[in-house]
Amino acid sequence: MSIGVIGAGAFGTSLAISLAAAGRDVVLWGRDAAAMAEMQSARENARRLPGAGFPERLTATGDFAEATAPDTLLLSVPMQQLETLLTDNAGTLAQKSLVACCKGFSLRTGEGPVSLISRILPQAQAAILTGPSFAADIARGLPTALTLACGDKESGRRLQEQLSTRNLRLYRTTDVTGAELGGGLKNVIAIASGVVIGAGLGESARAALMTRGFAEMTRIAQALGARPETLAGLSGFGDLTLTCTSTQSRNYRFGQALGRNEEFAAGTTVEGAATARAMLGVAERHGAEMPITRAVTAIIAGELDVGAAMDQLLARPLKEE
Ligand SMILES: NC(=O)c1ccc[n+]([C@@H]2O[C@H](COP(=O)([O-])OP(=O)(O)OC[C@H]3O[C@@H](n4cnc5c(N)ncnc54)[C@H](O)[C@@H]3O)[C@@H](O)[C@H]2O)c1
Ligand SMILES: O=P(O)(O)OC[C@H](O)CO
Repeated sequence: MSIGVIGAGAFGTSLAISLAAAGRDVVLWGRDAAAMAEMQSARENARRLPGAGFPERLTATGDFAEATAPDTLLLSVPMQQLETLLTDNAGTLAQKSLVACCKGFSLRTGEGPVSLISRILPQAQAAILTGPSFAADIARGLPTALTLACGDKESGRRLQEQLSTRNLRLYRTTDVTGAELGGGLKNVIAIASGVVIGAGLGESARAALMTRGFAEMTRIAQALGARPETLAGLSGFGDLTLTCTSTQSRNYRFGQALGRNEEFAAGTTVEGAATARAMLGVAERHGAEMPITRAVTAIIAGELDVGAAMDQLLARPLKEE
C-alpha cells in the first residue's frame, strides 16, 4: 500500500526516505514542480535535506493528483499553511487518512492540526505524528520514537502498523489533544531555552525554565482535556528535552539569536513563534496562566527585553512546586 507525503521540506522528505527505505512505495509532493523534477532526477532534496539519497521506492513529483492517489497522506507543511492546503484541496482530501506531521496552533483560529482537519474535512480520518525527531536523524536511519495520535482506536492501530519501521518506532494514543499540545508548546519553551542560553544566563537557569515550562504545558493541557501522561510521553517531555537542548533545533537557535540580540535567518521555519501567540489567546479564553509563553511572545514582538522578561518571571509570587 503506497503512502503520499504532502510537503517536501526537511521533515516530509525525511519521512518519505525512511518509509521508502523500509520497503513502502512513497510519493513525495512539493508545490514547486521544477524543484520536484530536479529532486526526482538528482535523487536528493539538495535544498532542505542535502546528503540524504532517495531510495528506489521514493518518487518525487509536482503532480498533486499523483501524490494524493494513496489513501494515507502525511501532511508535512508548516502549521500556518495547513488550513489553506486543506481548504484549497478539500475535494481531493475529503475521504483520506490524513496524518498531520506539523507542530503548532493556528494563529487565525487557535486550533491544532487535527482539530483543523476534523473541522474542515469531517469525513477524513485525522491523526497526528509528533515527537522527538530531527529530520536529518530520520533520513540517516537513526533510531527514533514518535507518538501517533488518532481519536479512532482502530484507525490508529492501522496507521501505527503502516508507518512504523525498524528505525521509526511509533507509540499509539487516542489523546489527540495532548499530542497536539505537547508538540506545539515544546517549541515555545525551546525558544525560551535558547534565549536563556543566548543571554548567558546559564544551564541551571535553562533546567529551571524547562521544568517550569513543562509544568505550564501540563497545566494548559489538562485545562483543555488532555491526559497528563501524554504530556509526560514522547510528544511532550520527550520532544521538550530534545528541542530545548540541541542546536539542531531551529526554535532553540532562534531563541539563542534573540538572547544575543542577533539577526536570525529569514524564511526559516520556526513554529514556536506563531504558536506562542496563538496559545496566549487560547489560554485567555480558558482563564489559564502561561507566563513563559507570554514572555516569549513579548520578547519576539520586541515589547520586552530579556532582562525585563527575567525580572517579570522572577518576581512571580513564591509558591509550592
Ligand atoms: N525539520 C524537522 O526536524 C522536523 C521534525 C519534526 C517535525 N517537524 C515539523 O514539520 C513541519 C514542516 O517543517 P519542515 O522542517 O519540513 O520545514 P521546512 O522549512 O524544511 O519546509 C517547509 C516546506 O513546506 C513547503 N510549504 C510551505 N507552504 C506550503 C504550502 N502552502 N503548500 C505546500 N508546501 C508548502 C515549503 O515549500 C517547504 O518545502 C513543521 O511543522 C515542523 O515543526 C519538523
Ligand atoms: O527544528 P525544530 O525546532 O523545528 O525542531 C524539530 C523537531 O520538532 C524536533 O522534534
